[in-house]
Amino acid sequence: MGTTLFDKIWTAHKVADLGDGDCLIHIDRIFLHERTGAVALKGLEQAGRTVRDPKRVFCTMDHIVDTFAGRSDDTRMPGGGDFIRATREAARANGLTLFDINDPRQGIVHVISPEQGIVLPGLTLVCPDSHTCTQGAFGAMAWGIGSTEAEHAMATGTLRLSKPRTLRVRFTGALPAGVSAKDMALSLIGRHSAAGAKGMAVEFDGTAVRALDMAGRMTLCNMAVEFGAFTGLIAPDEKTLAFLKGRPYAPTGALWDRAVRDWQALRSDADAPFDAEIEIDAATLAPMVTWGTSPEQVAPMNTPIPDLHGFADETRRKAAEKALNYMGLAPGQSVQGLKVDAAFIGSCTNSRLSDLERAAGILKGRRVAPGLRAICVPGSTATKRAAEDRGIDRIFREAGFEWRESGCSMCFFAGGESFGFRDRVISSTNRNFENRQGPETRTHIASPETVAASAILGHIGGVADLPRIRETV
Ligand SMILES: CC(C)[C@H](C(=O)O)[C@@H](O)C(=O)O
Ligand code: SF4
Repeated sequence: MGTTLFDKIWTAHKVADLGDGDCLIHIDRIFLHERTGAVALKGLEQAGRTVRDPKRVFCTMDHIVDTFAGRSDDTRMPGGGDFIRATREAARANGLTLFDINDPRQGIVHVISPEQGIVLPGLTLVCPDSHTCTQGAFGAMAWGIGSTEAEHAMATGTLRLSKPRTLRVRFTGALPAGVSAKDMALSLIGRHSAAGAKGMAVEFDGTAVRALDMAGRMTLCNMAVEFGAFTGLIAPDEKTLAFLKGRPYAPTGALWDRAVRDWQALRSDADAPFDAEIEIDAATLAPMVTWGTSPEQVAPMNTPIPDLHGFADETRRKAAEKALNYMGLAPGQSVQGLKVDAAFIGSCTNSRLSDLERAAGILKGRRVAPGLRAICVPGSTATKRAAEDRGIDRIFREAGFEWRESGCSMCFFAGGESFGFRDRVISSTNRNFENRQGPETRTHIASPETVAASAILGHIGGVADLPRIRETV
């Protein structure tokens, strides 16, 4: 019987069987950010432990750091500077690699790790951050841990884990035009719930997944944790290799050739048994927008919010009722056409170059609706520079978007930046729970394409709703 991709990586990293189904797993790379990393580094110091192998540990400033030009250690978050300084000092004291505020390699951890070639196929990578699963897009076993586990991983180079069950999600066929990876993830979560893959390792496969660029694959794996999964992953292929080749931390020369040979085995065997399988025809998908306070409370943009009687499950019905109340919406209403106060393109889900390019393609020659606050925060400083080299910043600015420095920013409220009270926001992010983007903010999650189109319209809508631009420039 064959072996799954996940099992292959697991077995290669198994140090010991600890009984009760638990294993000790070798950890290849550890990434930290100033929010939770500062806590882990402090804990390590207080326990009098040291970092076993400092060259495997990388740190960035993304969560708390401001995203305004001329930013410094002191941020809008009260006490935020302490996290930044603590991370910097501990990184220096322990000899860790730090991508500091003004470093051209700085950015959101899950964006810069691939950019730097730190995540590689077949590796184990952890970070005290739930969206670490994003990096599984490279055929790695990458998952989010707590600060205490990060401490343990730094001190010992291992972690205790119980083996997750496996789920294969196959997207067959091809996506219709204007539908992207975010819509795939939201459709999956909408159909199978936010707990649909609870604790499982989800392998994404199928022609529509193979057709995605690496940014799209990262968007899909990013949302695995919103599907309840332990992690998500995609077998490496030519696109993965082309992306990684020549990246600063990727192997070079003969080591690269050897690595490529090893990576060729990193795929699930044809007869590999999965604990569960899901198949979705990509051709049936449409642009999705959430109407509630969980990514599972979602529907194709042009369909009405479901009738509460349609929920067979009592808990789900109550949750939907509460969410609609919070969102100021009612069953049967359409999200399409809802007036929005703000639009946000950014986050580790959708802030990479191709995300920005697709949004810019929609914004070009147009202006955001009067009074609407529109913000774009590139996922990394390198992404920002690459976008600027291509004139993408100009398109965003001319359309009326703020063009910011990179970081988590308006994805969540903890960096001290927020939208206004009860603002309705169309957002390319991954979470929409109560108060996520500010006080009682009403977040509608969608693809960058939908965010861009809605920003222009002033209400939720798609590219098809936009008036044609008369003169082409
Ligand atoms: C602050 C951090 C621990 C958190 C996470 O783990 O995901 C954040 O990144 C988020 O998206 O809510
Ligand atoms: S961009 Fe948002 S989801 Fe991603 S790591 Fe930052 S806060 Fe978390």
